[in-house]
Amino acid sequence: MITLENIVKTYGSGERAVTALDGIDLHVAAGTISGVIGLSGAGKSTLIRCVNLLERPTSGRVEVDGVELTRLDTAGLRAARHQIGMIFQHFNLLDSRTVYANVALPLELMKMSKAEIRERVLPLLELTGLASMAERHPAQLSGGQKQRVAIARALASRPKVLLCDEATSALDPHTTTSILALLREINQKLGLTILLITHEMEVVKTICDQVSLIEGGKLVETAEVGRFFTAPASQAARAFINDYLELEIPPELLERMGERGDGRAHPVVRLTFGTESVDRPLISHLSRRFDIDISILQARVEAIQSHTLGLMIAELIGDPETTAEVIAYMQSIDLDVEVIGHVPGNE
Ligand SMILES: Nc1ncnc2c1ncn2[C@@H]1O[C@H](COP(=O)(O)OP(=O)(O)OP(=O)(O)O)[C@@H](O)[C@H]1O
Repeated sequence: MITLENIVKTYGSGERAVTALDGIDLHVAAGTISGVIGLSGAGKSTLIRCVNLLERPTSGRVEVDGVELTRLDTAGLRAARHQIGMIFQHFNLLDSRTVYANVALPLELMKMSKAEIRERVLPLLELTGLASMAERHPAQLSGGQKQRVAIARALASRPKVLLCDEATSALDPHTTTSILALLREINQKLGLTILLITHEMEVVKTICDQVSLIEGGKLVETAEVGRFFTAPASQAARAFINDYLELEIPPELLERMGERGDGRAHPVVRLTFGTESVDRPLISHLSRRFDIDISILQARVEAIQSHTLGLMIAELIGDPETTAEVIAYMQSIDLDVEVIGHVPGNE
């Protein structure tokens, strides 16, 4: 439904030129929800604004629903944009208009009759839970309600694609959850394709089918969300996920890790394991097989759509040869294992 091919976007020229996007290729399948995640300045806003040509790429090809937008003239682009709705972090509503009139605005611009507009707007207010608020003004609404108005307005022209530019970043966690649920509902009910950008892994985890990580204007990795979390292919994705899922190292352990080992120090490892390993009694298996003790210091299980991700910080209590063997074995069975320090042994 959305295809970006070798998109380059450079702001400014000469010595001041900034390359915000550097050869982006991305495909979003019809009816799916796709997220682009990255740190501040990575190029997310530029990327999403290139999809409807709010920002014109310096080079490359943008195709939405079979139409190559980058080849259209102004009139063609205006028409094609009816297929692409967009919502923003700060809602961008008109304060002087009521909720109803905000949602009606794009239809007025399309020169629809009042009756036709009414026929479109009322079901949208119903769908977005705003039916009782039609005559209110934006100033009388909460952030979540304002974003609902923006969603209803974006849907008014019956687009096939919805672009969401940090749509939940200004909202509290509870309201974020309800807006994400609404986006999922319209994705399913209307078959709408959604592309969103966010710096929040929680958003990706909750709603996306596919995720792409962007760094320094380049797409580092694109994957189905469960795979992204459980088997990231790139070092950058791994670091991003570790930051998000970071297990706190107990202060008492940090203190002990700071002490000098005596050659018999025990390794402390961070383990990450996917669905298959979560379901196995791994720790008791390792303990029996290698005759060592494993002290679990922190653990948590995350459900990510149909996948399960286990995280654990553990101390391997045994002699150096055996613990090295255990670590090698863990790696061989596809556990993600990282030695994060050593604590002095007691023997
Ligand atoms: N209009 C502009 N003129 C010049 N440089 C720009 C412009 N807009 C963005 N940039 C630069 O392009 C790069 C990417 O910016 P962009 O806003 O797309 O990143 P982002 O990932 O959305 O960041 P954030 O999450 O902070 O909004 C940055 O280095 C930024 O400074």
